Amino acid sequence: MDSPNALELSGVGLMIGGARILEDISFTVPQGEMVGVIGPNGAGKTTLFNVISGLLRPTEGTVAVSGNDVGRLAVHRRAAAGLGRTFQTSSLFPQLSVLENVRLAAQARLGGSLSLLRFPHRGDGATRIAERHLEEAGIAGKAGTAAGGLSHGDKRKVEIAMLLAADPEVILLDEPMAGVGSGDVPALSEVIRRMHRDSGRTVLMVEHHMEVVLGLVDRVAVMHHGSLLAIDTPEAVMANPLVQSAYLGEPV
Ligand SMILES: Nc1ncnc2c1ncn2[C@@H]1O[C@H](COP(=O)(O)OP(=O)(O)OP(=O)(O)O)[C@@H](O)[C@H]1O
Repeated sequence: MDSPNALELSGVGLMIGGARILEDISFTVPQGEMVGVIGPNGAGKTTLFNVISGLLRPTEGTVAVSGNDVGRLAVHRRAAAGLGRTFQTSSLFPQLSVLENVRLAAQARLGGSLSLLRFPHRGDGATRIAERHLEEAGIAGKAGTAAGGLSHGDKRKVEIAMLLAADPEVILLDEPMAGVGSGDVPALSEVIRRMHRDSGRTVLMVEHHMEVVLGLVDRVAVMHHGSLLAIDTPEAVMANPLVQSAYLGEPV
């Protein structure tokens, strides 16, 4: 039998206070694919991410990870089911070092006590996992730096290392370039490309920076007025007249 898709949305809809926010969204993402989610302001991209990651429950339809319906699970249960996400704003502990932040994610995965934080030199499994993923995210050189003092670009690298340490099947990146200086965008794009290629994980990424999306992803999902307008290769999506008219007046 074929293995199930890493992510499968079927007829997903969301009503909030009588307003329709998402309408009949269906798409599948095979294991290992990277999909970019784009769309004009207010199209529903963030809401869609919130529904997939469990911050919001869909009022219609199903969300499945590796064939298991997670649509009614709370956020922490979805993490256990293999979903990991970053947020537009940083979720790091600013006073802790880069290594300690990533170590916490590794400890959560291993199910160990957070009190290990008081003994950072024990060479424990969590530290080894954290060091490996800091290397993969290109931020190992700043392992001892307090996370609060990092640039936006470096914070995003730490968050990617934390995601890898948590070992999710499906990674949701919510506007990874938000707030990142233009000079840091190419290096962060490269970290995301490498993370996807080397880990073989499935990645869904909302991103306004069109060049980044088109240069990184296998397919692009275009949202418009809460619906899925198209999902196709970057070339096909950019040539799609429906997409062009949705973006009319918006810089593409
Ligand atoms: N809790 C809510 N209650 C009412 N309306 C909401 C709520 N959350 C989102 N919306 C509306 O749903 C629509 C989609 O919002 P969403 O933030 O998902 O869009 P987006 O594509 O992420 O936009 P942007 O690119 O500006 O971040 C918007 O019209 C927004 O005002």
